Amino acid sequence: MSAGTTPLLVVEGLDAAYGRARVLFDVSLEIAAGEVVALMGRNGAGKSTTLKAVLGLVPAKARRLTFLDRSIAGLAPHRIARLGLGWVPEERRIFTELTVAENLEVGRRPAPDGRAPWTPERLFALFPNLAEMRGRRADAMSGGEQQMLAIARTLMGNPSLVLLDEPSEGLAPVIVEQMADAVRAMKQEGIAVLLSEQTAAFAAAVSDRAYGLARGEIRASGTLDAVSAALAV
Ligand SMILES: Nc1ncnc2c1ncn2[C@@H]1O[C@H](COP(=O)(O)OP(=O)(O)OP(=O)(O)O)[C@@H](O)[C@H]1O
Repeated sequence: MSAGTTPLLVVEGLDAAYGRARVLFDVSLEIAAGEVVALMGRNGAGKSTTLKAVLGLVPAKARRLTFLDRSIAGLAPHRIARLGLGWVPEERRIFTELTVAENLEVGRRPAPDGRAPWTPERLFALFPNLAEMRGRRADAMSGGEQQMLAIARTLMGNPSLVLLDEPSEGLAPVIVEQMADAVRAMKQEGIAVLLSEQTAAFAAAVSDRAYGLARGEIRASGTLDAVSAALAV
């Protein structure tokens, strides 16, 4: 993080477990306003668990867990979301029997900090392919289109930080390119993004810097190149 920037999210000494299996060990990271940061790691490294632990969705303990200088440890997930922390899970969780426009309405929340709230029209300008299918049911969309919709719906909640779990996974190259455009557009709008990724190509195309996770521990941080090199060892 560059000097003088206020951290949005501070995670210090985060441990998490599923039952008796410990999965995260002393994970620390920080995200500043407007930054795009990649959380790199192989399958099973603990990326999804890190995001879920921040959101209070898995049992976890941290020395410090703050969002906008406020402790979010132990807060209910919906209250964390209302503070402006958005999440796009790996499995997307859109309502398949609702249309694009209806899915966006379901995600609508007031902007917490007086910013101009997202509207479907603003989002359709950002995601032109969604504009063309606003009346289509989500179950008639491709995986990539559903992923775009999941992001757009999260933005309707007016987050200042979005946790994006493996946004490029399983998408065709042309859709991955659109996904990269979407992340860059979020950054341009001043939204910070923490994205988990297994592959360096997508992360390198959109991220300012990275953390490298292996077996539940942060092994490296810094540039994408440095983190990719450290993880390959
Ligand atoms: N619900 C669960 N119950 C038990 N163990 C789990 C559960 N979810 C994940 N794990 C285990 O926790 C470890 C970290 O998983 P996690 O999903 O966080 O990894 P990841 O880096 O996000 O990888 P992936 O690319 O598979 O999502 C793995 O060993 C996984 O098997």
